[in-house]
Amino acid sequence: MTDKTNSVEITLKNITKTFSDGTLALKPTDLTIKAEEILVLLGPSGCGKTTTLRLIAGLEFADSNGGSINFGDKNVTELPIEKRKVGMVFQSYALFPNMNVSENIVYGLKVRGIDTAVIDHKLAEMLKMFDLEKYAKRGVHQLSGGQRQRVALARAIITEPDVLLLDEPLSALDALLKARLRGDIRTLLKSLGITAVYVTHDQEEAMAMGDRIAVLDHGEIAQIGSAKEIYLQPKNAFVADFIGQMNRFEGNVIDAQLVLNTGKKIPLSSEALASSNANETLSMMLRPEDIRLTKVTDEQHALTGIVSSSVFLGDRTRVTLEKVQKEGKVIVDCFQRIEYPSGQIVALSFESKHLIPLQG
Ligand SMILES: Nc1ncnc2c1ncn2[C@@H]1O[C@H](COP(=O)(O)OP(=O)(O)OP(=O)(O)O)[C@@H](O)[C@H]1O
Repeated sequence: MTDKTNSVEITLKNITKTFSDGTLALKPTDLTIKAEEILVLLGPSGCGKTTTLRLIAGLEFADSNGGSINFGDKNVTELPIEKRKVGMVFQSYALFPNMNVSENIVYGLKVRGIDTAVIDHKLAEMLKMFDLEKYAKRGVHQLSGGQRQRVALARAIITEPDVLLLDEPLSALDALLKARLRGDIRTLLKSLGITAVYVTHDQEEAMAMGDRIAVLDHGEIAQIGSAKEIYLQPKNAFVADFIGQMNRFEGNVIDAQLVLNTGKKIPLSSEALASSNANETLSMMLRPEDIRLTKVTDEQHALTGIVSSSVFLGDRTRVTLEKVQKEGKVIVDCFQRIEYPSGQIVALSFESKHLIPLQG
């Protein structure tokens, strides 16, 4: 069990899901989850994360339009969950309340009629791996949320599934425990080499957990890539806004600069210029942490704004500016402990390479 499992690649080809009431929960989707990869499905409520996970689990079946789901070479499209080797962990721990910790963990092996000696050996391994030895005989109602979730993980992993599917497993826990457990889960999955699909709507969790992240929007994958790719090169405004805070500047390209509707100008990088035409309206995005605030020395030409609020967040101060453009606000994260009183006029500076051209 402590050895690497026989992990598989999961392939979805042209998979679509329409529910009986006509809801199109998943538009035709191609998706490959590599063997041993942790893929995170991220997106707002109702975008189709759980549906995708349930299709992979075999708890839901895709529309019969010729699409297929494969685990390695095996076509599992029409196989129910008990015939796919999947382990599942949910947000609500779904433990059996009338069984103690050990009984919960071994349940999946018992129903398969596995030999008692083998079960005992594997149970001991699981209790150790999940630091649950002290609680082996405890009722699950006598456990904390974090302990219950460890039992749920042990119960899913003991059956040595090909694939582990996790649906918001940490969302019921407090922030500190969440951060610790997600690190533990990632380390565990990597040491087992198990292919995993992890659903969350929490972008920080997605970035910490996933080898790659698939951002879903209204039943389709808006972008798939590493945390860095999704954060630094978002394909569209939806992805940019969903992952972190994003500022948007709109204007016309004149003399290699973006001229905002306030007349203020932003110099453009040669890359941005290459992807735009003169006099064309262009949208550029910029992350709050890529902007620095400085004193105004040349008000006429500088890109300036007026501080409307400033919130101390410990590691940074989040400053909101108005009047940079005619409409909308600009958010700036400042890492120096400088006070920015409301009403103060400040200049914005940044490197043009940090501007992200908005496509679509
Ligand atoms: N059994 C069902 N019958 C009809 N529509 C459904 C059913 N299950 C889900 N849906 C719809 O399918 C869409 C996708 O739902 P899904 O549960 O996959 O979203 P989600 O991204 O997991 O959302 P959440 O983060 O809120 O769990 C939603 O519009 C939802 O209302």
